[in-house]
Amino acid sequence: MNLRHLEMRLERLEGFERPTARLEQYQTPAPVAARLLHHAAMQGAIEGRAVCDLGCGTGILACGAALLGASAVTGIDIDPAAIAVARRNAELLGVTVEFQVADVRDPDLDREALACDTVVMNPPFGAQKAHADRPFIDLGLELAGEVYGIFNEGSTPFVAAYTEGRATIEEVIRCAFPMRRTFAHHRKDRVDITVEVVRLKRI
Ligand SMILES: C[S@@+](CC[C@H](N)C(=O)[O-])C[C@H]1O[C@@H](n2cnc3c(N)ncnc32)[C@H](O)[C@@H]1O
Repeated sequence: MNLRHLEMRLERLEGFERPTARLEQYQTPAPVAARLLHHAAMQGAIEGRAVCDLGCGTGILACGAALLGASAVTGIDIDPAAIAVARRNAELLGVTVEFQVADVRDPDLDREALACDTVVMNPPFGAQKAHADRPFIDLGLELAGEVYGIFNEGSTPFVAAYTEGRATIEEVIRCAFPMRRTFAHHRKDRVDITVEVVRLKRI
C-alpha cells in the first residue's frame, strides 16, 4: 500500500470522543501516522512483524500497522473510552488488533505477553506532566528491538541522553503536525507544530 493510500484509509478513523487534557489526548493526524508507518514498513519493521502501539488512543498507529501487514498488533492505553473508539476503528478498517486497557507505568504489566519486534508510539509530550514520555520510552525499549516514537520538536538530544547505553538513534524525521483545537486552553482552531519521528534501536 502506498503512502497516500494508507493516509486516505487512516483519515476515515474516529477521533477521541471527549479528549482529556491531563492524558494529552490529541490524535495523531493521518498524514503523520501514515508517514511514520510507511517509513517503518520500508525499513522492514512492520510487515510480518509483531507490533505494539503504546498509548494507542483511538488506535490510528495500531490499525495502520495492521493494514500494512503486521503479523500481530497490540495497542494499549490507560483510558477505556479511547480503547472503545480504537476497537470501533479496527472494525471500520476490517483489521485485527488486540486492544487492552493498561498503564505503561504499571510494574506488573505482562511484558512477556507484550514483547514484540517493533513499538510505535505517540506518547504525551509532557506538556501537562513533566517527563510523561519517559515511561513510554522505557517500556518501548523493554518490549522491542526497534521503537518509532513521535516527539516534540527539539526533543532528540533529550531522547539520546535518556536512552544512552540502551539504544542508538538511527534516524530522525521532521514532520509538520497540524494540531486542531482539542482542549479548552487551546486558543486557535489549528496550530501547526513540528514533530520529530525518532527511530531507536535497542543495543
Ligand atoms: C498524544 S495521545 C496519542 C494517541 C494515539 N496514539 C494517536 O496517535 O492518536 C497520548 C495517549 O497516551 C495515553 N496515555 C497517557 N498516559 C498513559 C499511561 N500512563 N499509560 C497508557 N496510556 C497513556 C493517552 O490516553 C492518549 O491516548
